[in-house]
Amino acid sequence: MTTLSTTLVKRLEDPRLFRQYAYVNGKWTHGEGGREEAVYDPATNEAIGHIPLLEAKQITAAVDAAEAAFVRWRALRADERCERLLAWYDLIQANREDLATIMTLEQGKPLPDARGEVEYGASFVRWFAEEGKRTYGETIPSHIPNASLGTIKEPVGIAAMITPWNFPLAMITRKAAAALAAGCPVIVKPANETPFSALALAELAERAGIPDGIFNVVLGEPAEVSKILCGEPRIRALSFTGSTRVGRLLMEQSAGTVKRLSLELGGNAPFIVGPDMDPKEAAYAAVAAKFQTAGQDCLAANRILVHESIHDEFVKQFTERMEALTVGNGLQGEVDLGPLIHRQAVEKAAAIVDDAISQGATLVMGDQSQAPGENFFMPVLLTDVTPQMKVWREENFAPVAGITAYSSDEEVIELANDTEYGLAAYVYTHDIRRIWKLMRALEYGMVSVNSVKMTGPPVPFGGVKQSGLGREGGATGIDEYLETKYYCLGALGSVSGS
Ligand SMILES: NC(=O)c1ccc[n+]([C@@H]2O[C@H](COP(=O)([O-])OP(=O)(O)OC[C@H]3O[C@@H](n4cnc5c(N)ncnc54)[C@H](O)[C@@H]3O)[C@@H](O)[C@H]2O)c1
Ligand SMILES: N[C@@H](CC=O)C(=O)O
Repeated sequence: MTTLSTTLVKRLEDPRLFRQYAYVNGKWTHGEGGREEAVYDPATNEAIGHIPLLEAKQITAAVDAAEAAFVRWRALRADERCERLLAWYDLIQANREDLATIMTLEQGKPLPDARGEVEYGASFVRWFAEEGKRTYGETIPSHIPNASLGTIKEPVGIAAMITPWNFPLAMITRKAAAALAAGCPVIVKPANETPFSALALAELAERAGIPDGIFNVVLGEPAEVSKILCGEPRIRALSFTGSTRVGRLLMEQSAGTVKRLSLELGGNAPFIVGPDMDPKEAAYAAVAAKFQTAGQDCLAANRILVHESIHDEFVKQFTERMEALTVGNGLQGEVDLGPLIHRQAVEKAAAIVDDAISQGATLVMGDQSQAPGENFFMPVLLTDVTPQMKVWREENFAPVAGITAYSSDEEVIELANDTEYGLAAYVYTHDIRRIWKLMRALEYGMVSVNSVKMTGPPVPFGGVKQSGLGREGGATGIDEYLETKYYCLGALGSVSGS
């Protein structure tokens, strides 16, 4: 019988990138308890493969392997680690088409978007390969007679990473490349919906000469695996990208071992349009900021706040642009939106729309009878959205856009900040005073002015409030995996000038 996994393997130039095992200590590993889980193509609901669910002792074995390998990895010179990471980068780039195919099959995003994510994910590997050579300490003018003071940076130790399904490759490389460059071994637990991108990365890491035990991918029942990783004292850092709900849970579970935590959690981005804006220009940008990855993006423009003077024209332009969006299987032809990740996501989106309508929102667009399959959700536009509605309060993580009119800068600042989240905000205006005022008043880790694109390796990505802790990327992203060791060299005799 031809299964989807055999079809998938035939599509790949290099079938060895499609692995249905965990990867521990340089070995492809099956579950010792015989438990496994199917992985589905969200566009068709067909199983594309299976993954083993590891037993507790197998997760502990990954920690043992990482602990043993740490000694040699941290002892390498930074430029030696850089060479391995650059080799990994080259292999990711060389296998871009296969990685994109695997991603589209397990995640559903359109193939061009998947190619874009591979490129984006690879760019973090190259960035951190270089950053690893710049983990400078400092010299401190001494307040102690005849002493020299300073700091050096050391790897924090084994780093565990728990990652989501919406960006199955880039959310791993943005963490793992930083940790590896800093000298830390890594244990990745990807989302069970999208494990194959992580496993393909492991295959390429092995080919790049990253030693056994340094890059591990463990698979299992999420709550079970996370509990072991959080409770394990030898794991010194935990980096998580996912929902705020699970982030809180992991924070609690990590308290017992006082881990270094990096949390990249949910967002509920406001998209603010000033009265001076061309409604068409702003509406087209808002459509792009809302519907990428079918709205399943932590940066998705969740609450669109438009000045009352241009509201009606903005809605008209937004609707026209939305009408041009195509929905379908990401592998077949050019589509703008693929499926949602699973049926529950579709049901959640429908419930959010129903809740808004029942509280007075107007459904301008979004006929679900046109959906091309069980897991698809046609893009929805709601106007007259108010802060009481779920579409305002929750991160909808679906192609559901909600528009609200406002009348002053003060009002829009209050509206935009009326959320527990604080990841990213968009501001569209050409008025320099308004730009500065809003940029300073918005309680967000990232504010993007007149640009939908804001991310990339050189910038510090992260949120405030309940959107998380720490920053990924940029000049400081590697610090999440480094400890600062202070030294005091005393009794040196007379030391001048230090
Ligand atoms: N801030 C960012 O950079 C960023 C980036 C991407 C996604 N996200 C957020 O991720 C969320 C969507 O991803 P998701 O649905 O995969 O998130 P999720 O929190 O459900 O899952 C994330 C990871 O946690 C694991 N997990 C799930 N339940 C768990 C539990 N009870 N205990 C331990 N681990 C558990 C999952 O298997 C997965 O690996 C959204 O909230 C989105 O905003 C944030
Ligand atoms: N789009 C984000 C990921 C959020 O889901 C990114 O660029 O990192």
